[in-house]
Formats: sequence, structure tokens, C-alpha cells
Amino acid sequence: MAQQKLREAALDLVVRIGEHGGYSHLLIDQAIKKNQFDRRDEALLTEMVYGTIQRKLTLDYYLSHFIDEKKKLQPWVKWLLLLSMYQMIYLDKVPDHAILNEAVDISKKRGHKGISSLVNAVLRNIQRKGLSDIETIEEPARKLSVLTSHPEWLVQRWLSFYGEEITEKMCQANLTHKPMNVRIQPLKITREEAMDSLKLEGLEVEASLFSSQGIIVRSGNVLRTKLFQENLLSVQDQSSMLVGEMLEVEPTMMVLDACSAPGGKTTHIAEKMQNNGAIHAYDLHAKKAKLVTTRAAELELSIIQAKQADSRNLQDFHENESFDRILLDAPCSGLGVLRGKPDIKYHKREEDVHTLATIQFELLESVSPLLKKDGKLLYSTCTVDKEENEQNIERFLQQHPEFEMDSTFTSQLPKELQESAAGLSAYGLQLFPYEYDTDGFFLTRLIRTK
Ligand SMILES: C[S@@+](CC[C@H](N)C(=O)[O-])C[C@H]1O[C@@H](n2cnc3c(N)ncnc32)[C@H](O)[C@@H]1O
Repeated sequence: MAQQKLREAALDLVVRIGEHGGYSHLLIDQAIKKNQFDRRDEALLTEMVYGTIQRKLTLDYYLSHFIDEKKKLQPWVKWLLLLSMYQMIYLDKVPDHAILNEAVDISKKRGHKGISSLVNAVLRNIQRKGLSDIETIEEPARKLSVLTSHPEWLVQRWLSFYGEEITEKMCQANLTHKPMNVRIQPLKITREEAMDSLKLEGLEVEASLFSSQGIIVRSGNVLRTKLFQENLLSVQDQSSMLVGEMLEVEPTMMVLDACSAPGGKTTHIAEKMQNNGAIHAYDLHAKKAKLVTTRAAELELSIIQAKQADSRNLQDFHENESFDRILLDAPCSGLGVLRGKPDIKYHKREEDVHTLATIQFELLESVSPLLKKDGKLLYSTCTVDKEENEQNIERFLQQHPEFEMDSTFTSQLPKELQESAAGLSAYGLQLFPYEYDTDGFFLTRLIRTK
């Protein structure tokens, strides 16, 4: 019975996330709280949900050999089959007959006899006949697409930008688990104190090499810890912490954060400024701008003023050359965060990437006049795509002779990155998710020289 409750929760989650997207870790956490699952069930639920969504295209390929593709299945029936197949193929914790019986029970409860017979027949056939061999697919991009469950257009695009080796490693890495990272509030606690406290609560933690405020959580649920609940920690990927580190802020500066919600980087920057100076934070959506205000209050950071605005129009509110630093953490395709939000790869289209690259360029053009001479502009995205990253920067520099690449950028990166990051180029740093167990992330820093 308890196992059925767990699988029903897993089914609800894969249908919700797979069909409509969403913050997977938050939705999973809500389900865990609501159902009061214990630690073991919590781990199994997380694995089933992420795994099924992460491997959807591979599972679809296997399933297509057992069911007529023209047969229109209700979304929950399709997801129930994929969820069950994921467990049969990739998990050895539960015997196949138990997975099958539970799938049939759930389909009886939610559907009718016809559906449960179909679920039973498909899963039994898979068990009996085995899976078709993906290696027999001849076309390399199609094979990698099916093998690692990334849409073919994306594999083709990455192959053309980064070549076979990086693309393969990236696609494989996107199927693995990424550790959660947190950032301490340094005005209230030191990293050593925080790590000691987390260890006492049974977590396995490690110091981040990317930020003196960063902690990598190797095991345990940090969201349930005392420190997290007391707002001494913020969840933030190490790659994203690099932004706050590399913006080179100092107390008393005037800083613009043009795309700020939910405020992860804004609050980090305020911490780096020791809550002294001013940060003007904007976001296109009023509700999201409010999240920045709320988070700043929770962390007791008073220098952040968050407002709603389209940052392409900020010249209406600020004089040219008013800011010492500008952060443009641009809206992007999110192709660097597929480990945490695996549904993104199925919902994004190539046209979306072109549209986003245009918006990013417009944002760069419209915020850049607001920077003071000798001021610095940091551009970042959580995506792996040259059109949104290097090509945008190259084009901007060609059209704006008053800006240059900041020549001190590379030498200020953590040593490990300077020495071996595969994506370090003349236009900035592209982090790939397989390199340092981070999200795929791009950042670069420009300086206004005229
Ligand atoms: C990558 S997210 C920012 C994440 C944020 N910097 C953080 O670290 O928490 C990009 C944000 O840009 C906002 N955005 C999109 N278009 C915008 C525009 N034209 N002007 C201002 N904000 C925009 C989105 O609503 C989204 O919240």
C-alpha cells in the first residue's frame, strides 16, 4: 500500500512536470511533505521522477516497438508506462513483477479495464521480448539523441558548436544527478560554522572552489536543516555564485541588476558589498520583482530596491553613466540546467533560442549606456549555446567600440577554471555540466573604456 502511494505520487509528478514543466525539486519536495515519505522513499521518489523525465526520449523509443505510435494514449497512461519502464530498466531496487502489479493496480484505479489490460500487456511484452538495440541506429546525431534523450535538433546544434566529444560528454552528464549547492549569508555566519552545523545534522558537505561562500551538499536534504530555515543559507548553483564573485563589487558602489528575479545573484552581490551601497534590481514581471524584495528582507539586506520594469527601457528611469557595475543575467533557453530541470529539453524549440538571443542583444544594447566610464558589465546565462553567449558578445563588441573585454577577467577566475575549463574563449567562459559538477553556464565581463 505504501509502495502504491509512492508510485502514485511519482506518477502525478511526472505527468505534472512532463506535460507542463515546473521547478522539479520544489514539486518533489511538496509531495514528500504532503505524503510524509521517509528518507528512503524520498530518495526513491526523486530518482523515479527525475530518471523518467530525464530519459523520456529513450523510453519513448523502446515503447514505440511495443505500441502502435498512432494509438492515442491519455497522458497519464503514457507516463505510467514510461515510469514503470524506467524502473524495470534502470533500477534494480524493485523486482519487475512488483512494478508490473503496481502499474496495473494504479491503472485499474484511475482508468478502466481496457487501460489496465493494455498496461499489463505492454509491460509483460517488454519483459518477455526485451528492448530494441539503440546501437543499430545508424545516423550519429539520431543515435546520440535516443541514447541520451536529448531532442535531435539540440544534439545537431551542440555538435555544430562544440564537436562530438564535448556534446557526448554533455549529453551523458545531463543524465546524472547534480549535487545541490548553497551559499552562506556571510554577514551572519562563516562557512566553517555553517559546514560544522550541517555535518552535525547528518549532511555530507564540501567547500566550493568557486566561491568562498559556497558549500556543495553531497548528501542529505539541506532544505530541512535549521540553517536553511533560519535564512542563513540560500540555494544557488556554484556556477551562478561565480557571477557575484566576478562582478568585482565593493561597498558603496551603485549597481544595476537588470534581470534580477528571484534574486539569487542580487542578494549575493549585496552580501559581497557588505550591505553598503545601492543595488537597483529590475524584473519584467511585478510578481517576480516582489520575490527579490522578499528574499532581500529574509536575508536582511537593505540596499536592494527591486522594481518591475522592462530593462530595455531603463533609460527612462536612470541617467546614462550612473552605475559602477551592471549585471545582465539574461533570460535564456536554460539548456545548461537540464540536470535540475530535465523537462526543459522537451519544451524548448530552436526558434526559442533565436528569439531569446535577440532579446538578450536588445537588453545588452539598452543597459550598456547606463554604465560609467571604467565601469564593468557582467553578462551571464544558464545556457550552453553560442548564439546566446559568445556570438552575442562578439556582435555587441563589434558594434560598441566604447566597450572591450575586461582583460583581467580570466586571471581572476578560480585557478582550476583558468587551467582547464574547456569553454574558455576570447569572449568569456562557457562552463559545461560535465566539468565541475555545476550547471552549464556562461559568464563574461566587459569594461567601458570610453
Ligand atoms: C535568468 S533569470 C534571472 C535570475 C536571477 N538573476 C537570479 O540569479 O536569481 C532572468 C530573469 O529575467 C527576467 N526578464 C526577462 N525579460 C526581461 C526584460 N526585458 N526586462 C527585465 N527582466 C526581464 C525574467 O523574468 C527572469 O526572472
